[in-house]
Amino acid sequence: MKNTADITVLGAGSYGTALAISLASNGHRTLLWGHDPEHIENLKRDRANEAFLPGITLPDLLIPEADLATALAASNNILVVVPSHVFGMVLSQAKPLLREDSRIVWATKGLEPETGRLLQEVAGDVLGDKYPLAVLSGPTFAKELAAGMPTAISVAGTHAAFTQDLVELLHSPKRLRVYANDDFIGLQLGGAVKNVIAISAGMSDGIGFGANARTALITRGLVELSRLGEAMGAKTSTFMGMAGLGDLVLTCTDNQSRNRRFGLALGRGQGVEEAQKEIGQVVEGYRNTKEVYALAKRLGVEMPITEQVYRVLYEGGTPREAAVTLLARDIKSETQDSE
Ligand SMILES: NC(=O)C1=CN([C@@H]2O[C@H](COP(=O)(O)OP(=O)(O)OC[C@H]3O[C@@H](n4cnc5c(N)ncnc54)[C@H](OP(=O)(O)O)[C@@H]3O)[C@@H](O)[C@H]2O)C=CC1
Ligand SMILES: O=C(CO)COP(=O)(O)O
Repeated sequence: MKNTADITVLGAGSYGTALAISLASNGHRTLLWGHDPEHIENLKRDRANEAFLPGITLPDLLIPEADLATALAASNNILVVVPSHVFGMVLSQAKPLLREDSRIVWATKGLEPETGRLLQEVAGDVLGDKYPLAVLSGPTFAKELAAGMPTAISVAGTHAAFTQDLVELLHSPKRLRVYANDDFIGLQLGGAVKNVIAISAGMSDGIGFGANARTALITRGLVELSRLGEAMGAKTSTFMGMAGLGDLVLTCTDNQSRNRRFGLALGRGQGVEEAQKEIGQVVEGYRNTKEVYALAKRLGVEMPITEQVYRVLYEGGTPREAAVTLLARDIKSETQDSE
């Protein structure tokens, strides 16, 4: 049938398109909705998303769609892949058009700007509690995923049956390994906090520090994430998986990460605005830093790296001052939880 699909993806940027390519390559009819009709026309014409993933052909089962009502009527499985600052808005737009049997999953990594709420709270607030919810999180650069290179990811949600269906839709024995997880909060937190730590690793490399400093930031970043997770009710073991250590290592070490590149630019002396402009795609960590920092303060969780990234982004501190402050902190035991 022309207007039915196994899954609909909302958000036709780099990651929404990459996930849609992966799903369609698995043999699933996949609608890809984007808010800009001209961009969707280009996708249809070129059978590629040249603006975000140049040179990668869209599989036949991927159908670009500019009309939100058509996209949401086509499937009960809705995968949201828009930046966190428009997540609530897109859900509000979708709400009156959703099918009764809709199930909502997102791959957005971040917290709600201004409130610092987890996206599960935003979704619950906008949609109520009648739809199953889930999240995808883990080390997955869009370009590699779209090119069919091997990737692994985790999924967790409110309903085990939905989580399992998502594993089956996404899993590909050739290129994508999908792990079910039962820590909905942990997967969301991992995706938000790694953005901040990737900026710190970028700043360190941008200054000219080496592998030792970068590795220390990843390791202590993991400690910060675990502390915040504990305070929020997540499982510490989650952070040893794809959505914690996995995504931290990926985005702190590889220049495909926009958060890391943003940090690199700052470390080399560029200004915040100029660095963001140059990247030209969403840098989730810019807003996330503010929200993670506020959340940590509210919960009384010690997150010194996050605090220093915050000082650079919002209080005029320099990356060098941030590094000096971190290094000069009081001597403590590695396993000590707070000072
Ligand atoms: N890229 C990656 O490798 C990965 C990204 N993610 C996460 O996925 C999310 C999306 O990121 P990504 O795709 O990379 O970002 P991009 O910057 O590549 O694309 C964002 C897309 O969202 C669209 N958009 C912006 N505002 C709206 C809106 N109001 N309604 C509908 N669409 C809108 C943009 O359209 P326009 O261009 O017209 O503004 C653009 O198509 C982020 O939370 C990111 O952290 C997670 C894992 C990997
Ligand atoms: O989340 C990502 C990979 O897992 C993408 O990271 P960036 O948003 O830093 O590019």
